[in-house]
Amino acid sequence: HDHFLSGPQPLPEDEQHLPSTVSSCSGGVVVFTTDYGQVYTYKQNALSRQKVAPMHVSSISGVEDMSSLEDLHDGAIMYNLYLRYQHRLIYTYIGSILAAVNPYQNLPGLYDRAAVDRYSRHYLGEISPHIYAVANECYRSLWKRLQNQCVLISGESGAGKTESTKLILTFLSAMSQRSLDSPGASSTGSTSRVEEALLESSPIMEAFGNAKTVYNNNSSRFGKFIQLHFSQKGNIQGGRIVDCILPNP
Ligand SMILES: Nc1ncnc2c1ncn2[C@@H]1O[C@H](COP(=O)(O)OP(=O)(O)OP(=O)(O)O)[C@@H](O)[C@H]1O
Repeated sequence: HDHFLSGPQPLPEDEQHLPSTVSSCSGGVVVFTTDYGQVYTYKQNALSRQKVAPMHVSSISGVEDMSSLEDLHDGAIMYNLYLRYQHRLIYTYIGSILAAVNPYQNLPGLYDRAAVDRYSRHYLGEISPHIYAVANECYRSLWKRLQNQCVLISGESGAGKTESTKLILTFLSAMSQRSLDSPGASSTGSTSRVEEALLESSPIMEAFGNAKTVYNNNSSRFGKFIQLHFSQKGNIQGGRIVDCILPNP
């Protein structure tokens, strides 16, 4: 029987409910082993719902969208990300927000041309969570909402913000190129240079803006606001990169 364990309520900041199973129950003592390997022993008569609560079925197998979790607390969110990560599923939605877990390795096929095509043909949430789905939603919303769109990427150092930014730019560049290749569109060749310039700006920016730190071998030492301008047809016409959030010396 799966359970979440907890200490006294409210939980101290560094404690959270943990997914566990009862490994033994005799002599008035219950032993719980968490899925992460820790062992907790409780006197049976001292157990309360505050300490141990049944785990909802939605938390046991993992969900693609964590807004559908019945147990909504840090422990349930962490466990869901953990379950998916074990199957190399690094992306998970929380409604329309995407949570990404850094895999620290290349995952074959995850970002290839076929993936760009697949995500360009589906709305966010229709197929498995992916950074391309966020980029696609952003691109489509330019026409759906007729408003500027913005993607905010946040996370601790080494979480994968820079890589995620590059993936979004890759997707948008592919969409831009496609809008020029579509029948009736006349490609001038100059816009494809804009896309190339955009993608090739990353290594240049990294050459003088990144440094090795204890957290990340390729850590950005300043934040970037990247603005892209799209034509009505859907191709990128230009853009700019503004450095911001300079850390204190
Ligand atoms: N989606 C991914 N797939 C494979 N490896 C990744 C992915 N995202 C990040 N990484 C790896 O993790 C490293 C750190 O990621 P990244 O530089 O994007 O972090 P960051 O959040 O921008 O960190 P900082 O705030 O320090 O700049 C990358 O150099 C890369 O090796």
